[in-house]
Amino acid sequence: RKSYTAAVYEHAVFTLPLAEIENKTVALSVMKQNLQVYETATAEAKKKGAEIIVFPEDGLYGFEFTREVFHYFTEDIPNPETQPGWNPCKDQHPGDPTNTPVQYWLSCMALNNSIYLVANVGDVKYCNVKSDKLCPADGRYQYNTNVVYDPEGRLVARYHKQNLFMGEKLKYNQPHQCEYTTFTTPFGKFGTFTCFDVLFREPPISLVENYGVDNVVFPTAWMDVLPLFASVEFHQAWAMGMGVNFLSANTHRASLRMHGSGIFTPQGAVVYTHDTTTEQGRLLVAKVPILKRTPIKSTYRPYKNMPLPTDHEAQTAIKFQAEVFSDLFDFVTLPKPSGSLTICQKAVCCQLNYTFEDSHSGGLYALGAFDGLHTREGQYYLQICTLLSCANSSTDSCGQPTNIAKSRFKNLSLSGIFNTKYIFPEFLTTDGTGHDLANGQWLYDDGMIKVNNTTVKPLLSATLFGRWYQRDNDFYLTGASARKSPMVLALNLVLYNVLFNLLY
Ligand SMILES: N[C@@H](CCCCNC(=O)CCCC[C@@H]1SC[C@@H]2NC(=O)N[C@@H]21)C(=O)O
Repeated sequence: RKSYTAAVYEHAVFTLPLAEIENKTVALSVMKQNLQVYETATAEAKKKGAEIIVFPEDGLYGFEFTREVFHYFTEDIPNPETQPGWNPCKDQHPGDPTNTPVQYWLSCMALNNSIYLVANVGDVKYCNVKSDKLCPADGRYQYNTNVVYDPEGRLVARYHKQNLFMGEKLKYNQPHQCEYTTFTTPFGKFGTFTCFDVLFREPPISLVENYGVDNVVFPTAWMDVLPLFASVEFHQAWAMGMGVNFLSANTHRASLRMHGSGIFTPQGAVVYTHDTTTEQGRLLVAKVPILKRTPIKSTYRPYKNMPLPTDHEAQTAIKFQAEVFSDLFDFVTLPKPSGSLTICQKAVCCQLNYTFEDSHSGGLYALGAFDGLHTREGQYYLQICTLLSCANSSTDSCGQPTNIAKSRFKNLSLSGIFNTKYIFPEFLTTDGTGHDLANGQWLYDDGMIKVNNTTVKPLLSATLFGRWYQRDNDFYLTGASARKSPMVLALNLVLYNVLFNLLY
């Protein structure tokens, strides 16, 4: 057997205003409405031959809640490791008040369609503030949770999100210990983690390297941030960088830039959606190769033979610094019609060889390097080489989010030297209407992004996105905040604490 069929559903969540969710009954009715959409999607996926379906993060209730209101959406879900074989569809009676109705519905959906089903739900664990020093003041741990049901309706996996994003810390708890959650199917070993987790080493990297996972199921509620953090480019890059299949289901809320789901393999996407214009859900179904476990190739490349710019380029290439998502990159502009450029920042050096397809077409492009601790919306150490289309003809605009790309390249190769082997290759083209991953038009080979024949659409960005995980806990002030005055930092800290106390 060489392949299996997978489905992901990008779901436009039905929600109610916070004030209307007054009790558990209202919360259940909200979830029931969303579950009805899940039911139709699951039946449709099964009809198309899917053996597994993935639903998005927060897909049953949305994310605009307080900790108290979120409690109404939670259920106490057993641990499948200590209570294997739990089958709510078979074991529970629908009218029983001790039920976990959401788990009942999900389990029946899996059983009735004979399919593996992955959903993101709320799990609650009650604790005693007197005997458990870590127990939150309200007496409960609330977790952002993935559950997996097998085709018999049994709960086979439960995962609590480790790396909570921004506002999530107000309503969810971080598990005391990172969980490594896997399940085995007739078509491969799977691991699961959630959204912001993908930026970090634990659990994602360990799941692949130490637990033998070669398929990932990934519920997410991901907001695009161009040019480096757009959903489909980032999730495809992770699949390619780690050499795994990656089934990503995003919540759909175009007004928040939350869109973009796909089924990605180590060779790139087999299917994906990036719908910025409607507020509708969408089912994706595709065949996925069953992978033979191969150790991840190291993409760490020692520094050697970096050619210096030619005289011509030295005259016309301009060096400058500009921010990309608050990180200060060193850039060099691309002279036309062709060239060979290098740019370095600290230990990272990036090299680009390129020829523009049409030297008369507009558009400023720049090659950028970054080596530092990112501190905006989370702290993680990045080592990056990127070729990007600037938002306009001013160098200040290079790195600002834009959907404008004006040039195609006849050929290009982008390589770099890094201190880490964890390099994720991103590639995005556009004709201005959406994100096109240009599969089949470029290659990631030997740590290098290569285009041999002109891409169909203009290039938005090509990036070697490196993560140097060991340095994530470096002192905070080495990142973007090092450039702010101590006064501004102190004020930020006070404001943050006041806000946090008010909300919590
Ligand atoms: N805004 C809400 C909802 C959060 C839901 C869960 N989302 C995540 O875990 C975030 C995913 C990471 C997004 C990437 S990483 C940095 C960048 N910033 C973005 O806005 N998008 C990208 C809440 O905070 O509770």
